Amino acid sequence: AGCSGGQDEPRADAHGSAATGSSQMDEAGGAVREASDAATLVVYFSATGNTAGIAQAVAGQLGADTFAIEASVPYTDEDLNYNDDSSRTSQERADARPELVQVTPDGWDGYDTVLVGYPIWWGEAAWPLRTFAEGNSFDGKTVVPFCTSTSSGIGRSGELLAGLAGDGEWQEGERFSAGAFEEAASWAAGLGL
Ligand SMILES: Cc1cc2nc3c(=O)[nH]c(=O)nc-3n(C[C@H](O)[C@H](O)[C@H](O)COP(=O)(O)O)c2cc1C
Repeated sequence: AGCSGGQDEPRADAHGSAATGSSQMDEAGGAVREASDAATLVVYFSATGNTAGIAQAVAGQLGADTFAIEASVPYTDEDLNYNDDSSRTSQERADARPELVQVTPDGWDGYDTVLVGYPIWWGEAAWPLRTFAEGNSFDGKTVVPFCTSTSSGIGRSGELLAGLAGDGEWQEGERFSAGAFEEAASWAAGLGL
């Protein structure tokens, strides 16, 4: 919660008389968070839009910022053909770390809670998440995975990412069907963030 998003409820202010809890602007006009603010970021990768939709529902519920992980070479429909052993996703399956447009979200150090969303590919987090997990420090952050899939559960996908990350307090995650926006929002509301 904080000044990063849409929740404008008044709240107790521990800093004394004049402050309102709203954000200030720095010289460049960017928002400056108060040190006490607990900022939340929803990071997601989505090849065909399902995870993006769920991520927006989650972020809207939490008043959180969002960051889209993007592969430098976007995945085409052909790339995503899991019935073709020679497709890109098939060939990358074992151990690829696809290059990302931007590995570290803007303002990363300022977020103490990060929700990480991805599609399930063969029971695991989509490959760009490997690059993301290995390429960032999660030290001091609470990390909550979520995913979309046709039918598979989240399985060990979050634990595998936690292993690649090497740090951070990774929580148990949740799996959603495409379009399950209300379910995702109520899950987010129940996280106690
Ligand atoms: C390469 C590939 C592998 C997939 N493997 C699984 C799977 O193992 N289990 C499953 O339920 N869905 C699987 N799916 C379906 C996706 O998880 C599902 O469509 C997801 O919602 C896509 O999210 P997106 O639109 O954000 O990319 C797979 C899709 C692709 C492209």
